[in-house]
Amino acid sequence: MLAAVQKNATRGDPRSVVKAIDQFCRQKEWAMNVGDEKGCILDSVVTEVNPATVLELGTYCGYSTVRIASLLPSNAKLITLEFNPDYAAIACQVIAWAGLEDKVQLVEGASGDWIPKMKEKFGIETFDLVFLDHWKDRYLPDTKLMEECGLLRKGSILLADNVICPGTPDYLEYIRNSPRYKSQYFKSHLEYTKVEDGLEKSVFLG
Ligand SMILES: Cn1ncc2cc([C@H](O)c3cccc(CNC(=O)c4cc(-c5ccc(F)cc5)cc(O)c4O)c3)ccc21
Ligand SMILES: [Mg+2]
Repeated sequence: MLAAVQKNATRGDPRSVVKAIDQFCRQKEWAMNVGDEKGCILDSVVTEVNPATVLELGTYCGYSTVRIASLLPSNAKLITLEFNPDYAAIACQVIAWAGLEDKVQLVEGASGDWIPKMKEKFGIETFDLVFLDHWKDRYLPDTKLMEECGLLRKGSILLADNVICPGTPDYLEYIRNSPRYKSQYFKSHLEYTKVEDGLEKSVFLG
């Protein structure tokens, strides 16, 4: 995938990096990027929220990191957590090829360890937008952890990938029934396939 980016994408052009990855995943080898269809929904949410602070849980190869960072205002900050060093190494190069390293802080480590340190380590008060795309059984515990650490404010947006496939049943049940969130489901398809999947957008009500 990285070779395809370096071969087919233009340095400093995030859209060409996204296109190169999508082409590679359609033509050569499927990979678990959010993909072009759900990616358009992600883009519209990022544009609507226009966040100053973003947390991404699960960098993988940096595809969604590039999509989000390319839409951020100049002073905005995106922190993305990746616990797998091999994925982190690839993502770092993909983000650099897109020319977005100044907007992105790629942190190697597990969400459960780093969420409690966000304020002290990165001077973050609260996140305007959180994109959840890591282990599906971590969505719920990490959301509760972000609440406990005071990282969400009235109006913070959570956007969760894969709420249908592979699925995040405990997270969906919690977020859709909690009086502290207003949720909306965006029906789509699993990246590069015709299988149903979707994104759940939730507003924290405080
Ligand atoms: C704790 N912590 N903190 C940071 C952090 C970062 C990671 C890694 O980035 C990582 C590694 C492996 C798996 C994931 C989750 N993603 C998925 O499992 C997924 C699956 C599919 C799918 C769907 C259908 C299939 F048939 C097969 C795979 C489609 C998708 O879009 C996915 O996101 C994330 C992990 C834990 C982490
Ligand atoms: Mg995903």
